[in-house]
Amino acid sequence: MYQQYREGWIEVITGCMFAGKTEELIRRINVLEYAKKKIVVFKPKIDDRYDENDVVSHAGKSVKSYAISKAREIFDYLEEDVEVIAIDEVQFFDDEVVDICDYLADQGKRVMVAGLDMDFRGEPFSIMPRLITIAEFVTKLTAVCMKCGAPATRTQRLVNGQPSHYDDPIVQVGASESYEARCRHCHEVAGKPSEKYCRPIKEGKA
Ligand SMILES: Nc1ncnc2c1ncn2[C@@H]1O[C@H](COP(=O)(O)OP(=O)(O)O)[C@@H](O)[C@H]1O
Ligand SMILES: Cc1cn([C@H]2C[C@H](O)[C@@H](COP(=O)(O)O)O2)c(=O)[nH]c1=O
Ligand SMILES: [Zn+2]
Repeated sequence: MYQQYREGWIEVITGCMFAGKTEELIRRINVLEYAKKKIVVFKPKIDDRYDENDVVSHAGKSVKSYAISKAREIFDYLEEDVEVIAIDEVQFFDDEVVDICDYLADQGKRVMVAGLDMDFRGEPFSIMPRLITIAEFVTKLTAVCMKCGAPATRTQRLVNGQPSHYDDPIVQVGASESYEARCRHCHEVAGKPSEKYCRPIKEGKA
């Protein structure tokens, strides 16, 4: 016989833009609301695309949330009986968010976060690798490539219809006016220094 197990873990929902991360987070929140769990939802203040406070998906689904600037503000809203903490756009938070998620899970809370795994350059987005590593459960979603229809795993940033440059700033809040979902083969980054890494492999010297 097993003894009663302890609650508390981290769930990460990740993937490119338009993959349905926010919709999946909202779905999980709704299910837990039916189970009468006490939930608090957060998002970074910087994400004011569709609403100042609420978490809103690209298709308009929404849930009430607190918009905060720093991850440690989570504690200002945590009453003792909160059982579930949900965070959308987690990639925008400071490093501390990883330790806070870890701490909350250790305290028996169910921590559910959604965030981009890669930036527009196709490189790991800030704290996401650390979060994915320590999470118990990771769900990677795909969108549909806007060029060829394949499963999309990358986010294409466009400036006046052209691929953004590798050296452009990583953080740029936006939606379909400047981003689209793409597969690896259709994803383009102007000036990406990939050749120097690939050449030795191509030449069989790696
Ligand atoms: N290329 C695409 N592939 C899939 N869904 C898309 C695409 N472009 C727009 N959408 C819409 O985006 C919705 C997902 O939105 P959302 O959950 O906010 O995604 P994410 O949080 O991953 O950016 C889909 O249900 C669909 O209506
Ligand atoms: C790729 C990429 C995206 N962003 C921004 C653009 C949006 O505001 C969010 C992602 O939202 P979603 O819910 O996943 O659609 O992130 C960015 O700042 N930098 C990037 O490289
Ligand atoms: Zn494609």
